Parts: sequence; C-alpha cells; structure tokens
Amino acid sequence: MSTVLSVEKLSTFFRTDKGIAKAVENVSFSVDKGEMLGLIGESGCGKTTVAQSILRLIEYPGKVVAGSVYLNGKNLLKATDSELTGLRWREISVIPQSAMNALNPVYTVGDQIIEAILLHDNVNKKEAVERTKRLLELVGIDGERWKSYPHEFSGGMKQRVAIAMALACNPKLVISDESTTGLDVLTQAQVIALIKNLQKKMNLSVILISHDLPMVTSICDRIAIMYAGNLVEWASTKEILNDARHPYSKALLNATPDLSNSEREVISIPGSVPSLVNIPTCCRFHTRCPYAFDRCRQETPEFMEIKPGHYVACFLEEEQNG
Ligand SMILES: Nc1ncnc2c1ncn2[C@@H]1O[C@H](COP(=O)(O)OP(=O)(O)OP(=O)(O)O)[C@@H](O)[C@H]1O
Repeated sequence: MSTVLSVEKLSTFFRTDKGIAKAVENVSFSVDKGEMLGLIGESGCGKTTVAQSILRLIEYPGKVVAGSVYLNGKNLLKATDSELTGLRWREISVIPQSAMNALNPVYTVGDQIIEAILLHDNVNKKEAVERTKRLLELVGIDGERWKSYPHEFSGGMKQRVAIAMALACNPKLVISDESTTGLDVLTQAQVIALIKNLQKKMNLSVILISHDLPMVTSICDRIAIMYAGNLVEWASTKEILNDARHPYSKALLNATPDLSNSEREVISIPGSVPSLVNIPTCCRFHTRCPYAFDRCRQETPEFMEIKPGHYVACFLEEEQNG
C-alpha cells in the first residue's frame, strides 16, 4: 500500500499571554492511498491544529516549530506559496467543520464550485458547469440545482455541497474536520456514510477528525488517538478495539456507551486535560492515569512501534518489554 501523507515529528506551538501553548508536539503518523484514518481525542487536544499544520494554515500567534509533512513525497512545510496553491484543491482539500464557513450566501452553490474549478484546473466554463452538475449528483443532489443559493438548501444538503466542493479538483487526500457538527444525528449519519461511500468509490485517502469514537471505529481503517497535544496510540481499528495499550485509549473506549450491550458500564475518565501552556516534560496523561509512576512525571515517553503497525507512547510498554 503506498503512503500518500506522512507526518513526521510535527510540533506546532502558540504564543499566549501566559506562555507557549504546545498544542501539538512530536506527532507522527501516515495515511495510505485509499485509506480512511480517524484522528480522535477530546476537545482541545490538537486535532484541528494538526490539520491546519498539514495544510500550512497556521497563523500568528501559532507556528509550526518542527517536523515534516510529506504529501506524495513533497514536504509541504517547505513548499513555496505558488507550489502550495497548486497542491491545495488538486492534491489535498478540506471538508470544513461547518458548511456555513465554506459557502458564501450571496453566490449560487454552482457558481462557488465552478469558481474553484476554474481557479485550479485548466478547463473552460462549460466543462466546469458540467463537472459541477456531476459533483452535485455524486453527493445526492439534483445537478440542476447548481443555480440555487445556499439558503435554499437544508443543513445536510449544504454539507453535501461542501463535500462536492472539496472534491471539485479530484484531490488525493481529503481532510474532514468535524464535518457533521451542528447536524441532527440522522443527517450526521447520512453525511458520514456519503464520505465513506465516496472514499471507496474514488479510492480517496481521508483523515476524519472527530470526537465520536463509535462512528470512527465503524468506518475508519486506522485510528490515531491524541491526548493534550501528543499522539498516544496509532493502530488499525481492529487493534484499537481488541488490544488498545495506552491507558488513555482504554479509558476512552470504556467511556463510550455500547448500544449493543446495555449491561456494560460506562466509566468516565476522572480529572481534566492539563493546560498546554508551559507544560513540563512528562507524560501528559500522568495526572489522570491510574498506572502512573515516577518516570511518567519526569520524562516524555517515546512513540514506538510495539507490534507491526501498532504504535504507543507509554512507559508501561517499555517496562513490560524490558
Ligand atoms: N489561536 C490560538 N491561540 C492560542 N492557542 C491556541 C490557538 N489555537 C489553538 N490553540 C491551542 O491549541 C490547543 C488545541 O486546539 P485545537 O483546536 O487544535 O484542538 P481540537 O482537538 O481540534 O479541539 P476541538 O475538538 O474542540 O475542535 C488548544 O487547547 C489551545 O491551547
């Protein structure tokens, strides 16, 4: 399986009044061709910062301070502005958190998709209109509705338009950042099913950012779990479900209700996520970890491969494996 995206030791910090917020530190993972990777973790753990770092969208007071992001072998963090313009939309695109952010209320949805196509692809207006209609059909909207305005669509339909727009220039990798926020549960499920369907049909690579562990486990091939700016575990969905090793991953699984087993007790995670400002060298989960020992309070565990394709950052693994 070929690697489309490779994120290596990525660190992104924000300057704040109180000090440096280490929003993302030393994060490494990759996404294969045709793979759907779920990036999961509590609110504020750095998921959007990872996505924005990949897309080179971090602005002051934030800065990518270390690491590399290779997209099909090209380091995005070293790309020039014109190289980036060529890569965005055609190689990598985003389905945003809210379609409201993606769609301009004063233009028809078709005109917005057509504009994106004309800006990034070498086609004429007639071809762009035809492609727009096909894209709308692809996401389950009558192609003739390209002349409608965003307010003429429901929330779910607007999100479908945002998906069509993300696919406008045939990208290899799509990042979906909480794309169903604000939609009702049934519409959320439809939008997620649509993304999965398109991913399979177009052999797309997708990073699906979410808080929703059951949804992510049901559709993603691999899962990367973040805690307080660090990646703590990354493995196939099967491994995460059957052999999660990091105490945070285990706690997250135990804190998730199981609709097929009402007998299973849901156990919440005591304590709260630490502030990322001026955070000392340590395992960031140690204050909430029932197994923490001295080393966890003094050193940062390395993110290491404990089985083929299964990575964990926890001193318990090191202790157990000698
Ligand atoms: N503009 C900013 N200024 C200062 N700190 C920031 C800024 N943006 C993000 N951060 C820091 O980065 C951390 C991670 O934020 P991020 O939005 O990436 O988390 P997230 O996991 O995507 O959260 P959510 O699930 O709520 O979207 C925040 O807790 C905050 O400390």
